[in-house]
Amino acid sequence: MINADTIAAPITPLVTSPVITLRISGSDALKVYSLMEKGGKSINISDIKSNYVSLYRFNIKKENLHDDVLAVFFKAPHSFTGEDVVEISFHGNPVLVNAALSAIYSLNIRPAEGGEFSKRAFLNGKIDLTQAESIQELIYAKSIEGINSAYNQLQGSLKYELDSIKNRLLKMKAVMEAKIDFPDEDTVDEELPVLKQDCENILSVTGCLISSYKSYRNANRGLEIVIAGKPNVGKSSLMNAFLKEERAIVSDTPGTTRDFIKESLYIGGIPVHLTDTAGIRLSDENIEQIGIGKSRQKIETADIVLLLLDVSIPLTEEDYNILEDTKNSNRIIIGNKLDITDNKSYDKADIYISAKTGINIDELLEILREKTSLYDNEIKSNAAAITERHHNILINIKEIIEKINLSLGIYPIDMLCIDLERAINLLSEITGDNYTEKVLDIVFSSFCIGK
Ligand SMILES: Nc1nc2c(c(=O)[nH]1)N(C=O)[C@@H](CNc1ccc(C(=O)N[C@@H](CCC(=O)O)C(=O)O)cc1)CN2
Ligand SMILES: Nc1nc2c(ncn2[C@@H]2O[C@H](COP(=O)(O)OP(=O)(O)OP(=O)(O)O)[C@@H](O)[C@H]2O)c(=O)[nH]1
Ligand SMILES: [Mg+2]
Repeated sequence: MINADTIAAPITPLVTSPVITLRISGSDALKVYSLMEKGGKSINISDIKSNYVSLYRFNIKKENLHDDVLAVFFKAPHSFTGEDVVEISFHGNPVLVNAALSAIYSLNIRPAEGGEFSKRAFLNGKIDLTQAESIQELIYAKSIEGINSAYNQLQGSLKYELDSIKNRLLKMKAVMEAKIDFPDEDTVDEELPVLKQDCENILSVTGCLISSYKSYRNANRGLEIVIAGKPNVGKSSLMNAFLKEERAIVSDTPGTTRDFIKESLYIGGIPVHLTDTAGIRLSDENIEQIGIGKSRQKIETADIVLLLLDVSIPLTEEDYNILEDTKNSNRIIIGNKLDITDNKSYDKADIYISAKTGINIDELLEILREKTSLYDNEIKSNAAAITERHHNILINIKEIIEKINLSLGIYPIDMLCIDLERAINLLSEITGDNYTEKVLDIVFSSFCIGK
């Protein structure tokens, strides 16, 4: 265990609330009992049993303030951080708790930095880096699936998967090293297909983990859905129909929407960020052109494009241009204004609706639900790459293994061994088996105080 300062911070928001809890972690944590009494008597530290909650009176001498608190002691190494930990719950008055914190700081205990408790849990071997990151993900997850997936990583499923890849790489390395040490033995040709098979297996697992990132991200942070189409086809009307309120301005003047409008809703349990864009057309007007430029950008980065056509009138070149521009997007082609036409001007749409009267809006939502549930199902598999850090390192590993796979039998085995070593080190970087201060900074700097 590392020998470090004793630190303290609120682990609940420091705002007016029923209860505010402080956490103190480190070898001097028990000192805080000197600020408390029970039944009018000061507390003998040797009487404190770990893992038992007890009621005390907390005294802040300087301000002559008192509070009845619940406190619990976790004895090292059996605590969240692996150090001695005391948690104290006060009545939720921030002024009171700030005064209590000052009293605690006067005991040679200092304020904890953001993420410092989790960092200590990592440094003391309580959790690996993927588990530390999953705590952050768990807190911010925006869907049931996202929470589930983050919890799975907290339980160690990603760590487990990465460890198993690492073990396979280490075995491959042993085989290759034997080859280098005993080059005369003619087992090369026997080993080659086995090594290749190992590469294939590892590539398949890393491929799954890499694609799990996008699904996880979508389930957790949400899908970007963009409503696109030329002016006046009814994009803002469709936005309003989804939201069931008059959110976006609707008018029969083409070019009404200038800037994009974004709202979030849930479709089939997945958070969806819906954007209404400025209608795309050739325009000499500066402000409208800026809006149109933004629309094009939004379309390019969207997870799903809802391409709207006004099928009550003949399509124009502008419609055909947008159809062409979005042909590689994950799109739904929607024929709008079904209420005022019997004679649709386009017969290849995925669905026909009326944004104005609500015809087939539920059916459109059903199509969207099917599309979003695809993402939903993908993250049911347990291990997932949940941060951009995991994702980028895994891509790196996959490239290295691909290279090794192609080079086996062609390049000298000692060269491939060096690549293999790099892949193994990268895996250790994800879990934190090998870490640098820089990696720890990347992981823990986004954590809030108290985590
Ligand atoms: N009050 C409180 N609630 C909390 C936390 C906390 O730290 N304090 N947590 C923090 O984020 C989460 C729970 N996570 C925790 C994980 C491990 C240990 C812990 O003490 N582990 C010891 C003992 C295990 C045992 O008794 O079975 C250990 O691993 O050795 C505590 C909380 C959510 N709720
Ligand atoms: N009859 C009928 N009219 C509709 C329908 N949807 C939209 N409209 C009308 O079409 C006109 C344009 O609608 P908007 O929703 O503002 O169209 P938009 O695509 O957002 O237009 P811009 O913002 O200019 O790009 C308005 O007069 C709407 O009332 C529909 O399903 N049926
Ligand atoms: Mg509009």
